[in-house]
Amino acid sequence: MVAGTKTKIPFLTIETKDPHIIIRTEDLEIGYRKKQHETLIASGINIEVKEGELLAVIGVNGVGKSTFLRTLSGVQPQLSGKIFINSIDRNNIPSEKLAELISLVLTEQPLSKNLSVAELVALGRQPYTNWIGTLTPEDRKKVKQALELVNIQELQHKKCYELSDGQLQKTLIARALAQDTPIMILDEPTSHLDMYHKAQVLKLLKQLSQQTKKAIVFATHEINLALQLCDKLVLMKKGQLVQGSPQELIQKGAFDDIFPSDLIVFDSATQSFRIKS
Ligand SMILES: Nc1ncnc2c1ncn2[C@@H]1O[C@H](COP(=O)(O)OP(=O)(O)OP(=O)(O)O)[C@@H](O)[C@H]1O
Repeated sequence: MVAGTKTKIPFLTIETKDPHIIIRTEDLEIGYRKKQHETLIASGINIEVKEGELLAVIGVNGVGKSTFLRTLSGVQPQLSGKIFINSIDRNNIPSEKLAELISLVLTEQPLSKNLSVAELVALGRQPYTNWIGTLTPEDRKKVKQALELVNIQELQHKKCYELSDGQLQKTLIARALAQDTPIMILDEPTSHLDMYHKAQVLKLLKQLSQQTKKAIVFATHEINLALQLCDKLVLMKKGQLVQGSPQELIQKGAFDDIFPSDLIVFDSATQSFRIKS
């Protein structure tokens, strides 16, 4: 069910959606199509994300989190259904315009580690620069702001091959920030990080969603952290997708059957997963 009001005029129904909803899906079906063969990963996906919301997509390995994020961001087509960005059907948004609306941070993206941190972050300005990538004063300001927001100014002259995984992750987030889009989508931004740096990166995403009013959607296996930090979660289970606030999902018992219960159980008292004794 989508929030909004319906005004009935004879022969015409005008639906006024909440203007703060920035991403909305309608009966979305995701998966892969190869020649005549279709592999359905999930269907009946109806979600909405508002400005300033931090939303985590969680679920077991192989359930379809990356497929979902790639479909939302336009990297791969949906099988059917609709995706609306700012109430516009995403399929009607030209790719150069989409780059001004959605920035994407993927796990294994090819990147030249020979670039300095500042140069990599400046690549985020590509949708706005000319074909040789000349930066205007405005572009330079956005790059500086992105470095400051992520607090990596002191790394800006380092080469990317000199960075730790956590520093590289922050640099990629800064590049997405320099892109200056209302939506940021990240696939497993905390993979390879230790517990402290996982918490640090997710806390950074939380701060950014609040400070910049961006809608931030990310896939993660850090369910305990996501429960503490996110406004909303999308829980993907085989053939089923549930969206809600952490409290709503806990009350529904949505976490009770994510994993086989022989090893790990969800403890609603501490609102976290623990090893079964
Ligand atoms: N290019 C592809 N063509 C066909 N099937 C694919 C393709 N890429 C992924 N899949 C399949 O889609 C399903 C979902 O994969 P996906 O990578 O979206 O899961 P995930 O939830 O992100 O997994 P993980 O947590 O392990 O990263 C898997 O069964 C996978 O084998």
